[in-house]
Amino acid sequence: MAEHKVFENFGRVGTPTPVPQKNAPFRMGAVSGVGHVDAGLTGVASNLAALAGARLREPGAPDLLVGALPFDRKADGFLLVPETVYQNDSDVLTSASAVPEHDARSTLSFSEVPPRAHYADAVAQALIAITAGEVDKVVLARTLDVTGPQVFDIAELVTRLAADASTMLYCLPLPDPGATLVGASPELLVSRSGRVVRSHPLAGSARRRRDADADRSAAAGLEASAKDAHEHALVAEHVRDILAPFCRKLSRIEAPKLSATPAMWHLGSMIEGELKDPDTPVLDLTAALHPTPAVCGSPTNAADAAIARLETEPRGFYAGAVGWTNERGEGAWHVTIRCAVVRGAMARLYAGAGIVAGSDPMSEADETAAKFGTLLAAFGLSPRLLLQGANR
Ligand SMILES: C=C(O[C@@H]1C=C(C(=O)O)C=C[C@H]1O)C(=O)O
Repeated sequence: MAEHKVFENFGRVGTPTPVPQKNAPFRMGAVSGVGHVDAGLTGVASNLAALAGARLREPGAPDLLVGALPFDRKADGFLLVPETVYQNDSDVLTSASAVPEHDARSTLSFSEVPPRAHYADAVAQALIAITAGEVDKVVLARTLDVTGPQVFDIAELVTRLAADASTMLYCLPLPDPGATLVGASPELLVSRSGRVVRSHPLAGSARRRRDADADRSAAAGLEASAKDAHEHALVAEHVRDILAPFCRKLSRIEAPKLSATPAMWHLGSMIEGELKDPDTPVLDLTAALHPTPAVCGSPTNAADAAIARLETEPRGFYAGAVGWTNERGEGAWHVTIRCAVVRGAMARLYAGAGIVAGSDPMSEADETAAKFGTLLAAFGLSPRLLLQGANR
């Protein structure tokens, strides 16, 4: 398999490079390759489908485009033109087990932005807005800055993240020079294959435990929680409502099912439909769905305003969408979560949690700490690093 060829060069992405980043390696689930950001392929989500369609129909066009959309619907996303694409049968790199475990605590420094107490204050503010009836759900995020002694080895991060087959691994250069987006998303925003459209929204979370009994009871607690059921229903119903006008058949919302990554338990709903128009571009569906209440809140505009008021750090590409599309407008786009933006020896990790009536500020701070765990582990740090005392 030609896969390893790309990865031999992968480490170079982390090295600060001059503008623009040409010929940068990317990875999107089972698809990897080398590509470049084409100036003609940037724009807001609702315009990208037409741009992608036109580009993919040009003579000599690539089979697919990969790209990312930011959280902000008014900000530009981009598509990458692959020069080389490798398609793998599996999302798991064969070399995944070759990277040794290591403890990087002594060599890396990290800083929570904002610190957990400030984040808990923002959650308390969101709860006031919820009680006042201004909004039903707000997803509040925070960041964790990790600094290393030398430029981070992106290939190593990717290889560690790839060990988890339950998530969609992604790694691609951002338009911001020298910045690479890397992550492992458990959440399918939307995929289209022929007439079939699927979405697997997640909302409602509990941290995985090392002890098997404690882990099972964390999962059982999540399944039994009325607060989490409500938090989940807001997302699943939103996704179904948005997809309904596009579909001639659409599955009903049933009780959510448990879904797991090594770091987290989630409630998930598989929503599947048949499109009225079999040519609906996946990017049109992505533009219609983004942002769901899984990363923004409900109602969308009120939640957006609360986020702008209560979060201190720009989200950039975090909580956006990342994926691919082909000439037929098929493809798959995942929610850009469990990710970091890496620039040389610095990485910014992102995590958020859905706030609804009944949320507790300290538990939500813990939930974001646990969600950092996916990337922390890839950096060789304990996923429990940021948890307080007894919660570790
Ligand atoms: C916002 C994030 O995750 C989202 C929020 C969840 C929740 O609040 O329970 C669960 C899964 C994701 O939809 C994140 O990981 O940063």
